[in-house]
Amino acid sequence: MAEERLRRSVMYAAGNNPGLLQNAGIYGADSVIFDVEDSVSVGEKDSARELVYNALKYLKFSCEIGVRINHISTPWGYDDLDYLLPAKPDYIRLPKGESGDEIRDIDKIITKAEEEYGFEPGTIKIMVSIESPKGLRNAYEIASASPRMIAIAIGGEDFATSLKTEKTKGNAITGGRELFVARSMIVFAAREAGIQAIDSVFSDLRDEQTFLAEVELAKELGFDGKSCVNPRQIDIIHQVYTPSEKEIDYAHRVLAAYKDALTKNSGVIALNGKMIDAPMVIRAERVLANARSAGVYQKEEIE
Ligand SMILES: CC(=O)SCCNC(=O)CCNC(=O)[C@H](O)C(C)(C)COP(=O)(O)OP(=O)(O)OC[C@H]1O[C@@H](n2cnc3c(N)ncnc32)[C@H](O)[C@@H]1OP(=O)(O)O
Ligand SMILES: O=C([O-])CC(=O)C(=O)O
Ligand SMILES: [Mg+2]
Repeated sequence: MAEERLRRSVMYAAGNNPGLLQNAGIYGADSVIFDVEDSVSVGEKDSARELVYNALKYLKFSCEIGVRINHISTPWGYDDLDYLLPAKPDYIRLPKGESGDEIRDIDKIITKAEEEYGFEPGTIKIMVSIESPKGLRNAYEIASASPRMIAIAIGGEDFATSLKTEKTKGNAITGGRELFVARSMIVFAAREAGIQAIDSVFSDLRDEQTFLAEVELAKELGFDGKSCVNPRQIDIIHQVYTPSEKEIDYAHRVLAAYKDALTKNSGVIALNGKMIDAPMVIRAERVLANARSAGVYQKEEIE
């Protein structure tokens, strides 16, 4: 099974804070987003853009770095692209995405910039946050609008605001109900388009227990990872998303049992009283592929 690029943790760093930008890569996040949108006040948009440009251009980072621009319908969006694309971010994260046309528009601008600055065509990717009912309605159209699309994410704070409600704390039983449908629909759209799905940030840094429950919920719903705002959140995300030894061992046993069934010309077998057939095999292969990507499992194939 092909290994996907890991995007378990996708951490924002506010673009107006040089300290955050400089250190954002050292905490082990799979992906970092330099933000010039909502964490940057109107009066600081120009200076943040310059800081982010310099960080991208002159600092070395060991992880993927994207840039969250302002939406292209705002006074800053197109200028963000003009100013920041020459510094070659790994991807543009478009917030508040609402249509495929926006993505095609950004794709054209990126294509032109890649030509102009001599970057390899197609290397700058796009990730889009869905933050409104209109964006949700068009989620598949957005997800499939360009070959540059690598993921769609839910921006839960704005989504709850656009619903005229609150973003409640997400625990599988009592919380996060306002986002439940949106979260699932975003995963469906991402899966149909063959790209990744990223869950929203959790803003209460003191409440690690509910944060853990929300990460577990995101994983159960099918998200590939979670946006976050602070280095303290990375370990919890990775703990949930990295296959444990027990999961790896079980996946191994599922594959071995299935291989055994096939030698007996059967497509189904019982493993400790549980039926194993094709979908469980795909899931077991996925566990091993994720474990390999996360560096906790080395073997290529089961013997
Ligand atoms: C709804 C939305 O749009 S969310 C997306 C936009 N929001 C953001 O980008 C916010 C990013 N995060 C932050 O700015 C901060 O983490 C805050 C304001 C939430 C909390 O700040 P603090 O209380 O100072 O965080 P904390 O005390 O945990 O910081 C510990 C260390 O981690 C660093 N740090 C904190 N957050 C980040 C981050 N996101 N990226 C990189 N480094 C960070 C701090 O600089 C500090 O470093 P130091 O020990 O060398 O001084
Ligand atoms: O991407 C995110 O989760 C952060 C965000 O903009 C939101 O929640 O509105
Ligand atoms: Mg938002």
